[in-house]
Amino acid sequence: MQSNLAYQTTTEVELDQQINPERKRIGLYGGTFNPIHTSHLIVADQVYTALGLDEVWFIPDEVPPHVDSKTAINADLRVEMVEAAIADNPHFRVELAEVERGGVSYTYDTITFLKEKYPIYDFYFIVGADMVADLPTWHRIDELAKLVMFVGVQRPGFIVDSKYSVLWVDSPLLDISSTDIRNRVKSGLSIRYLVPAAVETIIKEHHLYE
Ligand SMILES: Nc1ncnc2c1ncn2[C@@H]1O[C@H](COP(=O)(O)OP(=O)(O)OP(=O)(O)O)[C@@H](O)[C@H]1O
Ligand SMILES: O=C(O)c1ccc[n+]([C@@H]2O[C@H](COP(=O)([O-])O)[C@@H](O)[C@H]2O)c1
Repeated sequence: MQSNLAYQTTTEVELDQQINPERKRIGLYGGTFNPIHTSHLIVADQVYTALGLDEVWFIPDEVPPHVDSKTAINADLRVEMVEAAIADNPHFRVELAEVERGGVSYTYDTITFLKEKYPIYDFYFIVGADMVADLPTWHRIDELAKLVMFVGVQRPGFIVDSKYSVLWVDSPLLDISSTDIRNRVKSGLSIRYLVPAAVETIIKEHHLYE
């Protein structure tokens, strides 16, 4: 799909309307992270900074809802790579709700769980433009859209338009994907700088994606 990025950036006015200064504001970044890559980290940091969030929590899924061609490796290894990737950032952490719950990782289930566990937090669910396009197919999407604010980030090749309310944050357009990284490893090509060095080490040590 050719990109046609008529994206909006978040304005201070829009943000002022969202913020309740009494509550901690948490970005939730769900993904398969198979493996986590540099774009994930840049997106998380751009959203963290643009929205002035308190923290960003990375949520590796157990079973991605739309499995299709994804060949997700064991969740333990994906979690290990996420932990290694974010170790140097005190504002980032891993949330294991989906891995611990098991089964298909529907975002609706995760958000209802987290809202119950942390009633005084406001959650912002970060999604790339491919996932924004996919939102109408999500499990209980109309209810989910009332529970959480979606934060959209542009992604090369995806038109960003949604009937759901999405707060768009500007982030550098980087055509990096886990699929491409898996393919590169398989073809013996370099993935240096596409993933953090610690993630590359784990991939090599465990002979992942070969
Ligand atoms: N380069 C990117 N720019 C913006 N958002 C991205 C980028 N890569 C991934 N995302 C977003 O990160 C979230 C988690 O993505 P995921 O773990 O599936 O990575 P992926 O690179 O899309 O993987 P795959 O290639 O296996 O589909 C999704 O919301 C996705 O849209
Ligand atoms: O809940 C759903 O129906 C749903 C459908 C597709 C994707 N998601 C979530 O969106 C996030 C990104 O998905 P993915 O497949 O790109 O890794 C991840 O947290 C998924 O659980 C959720």
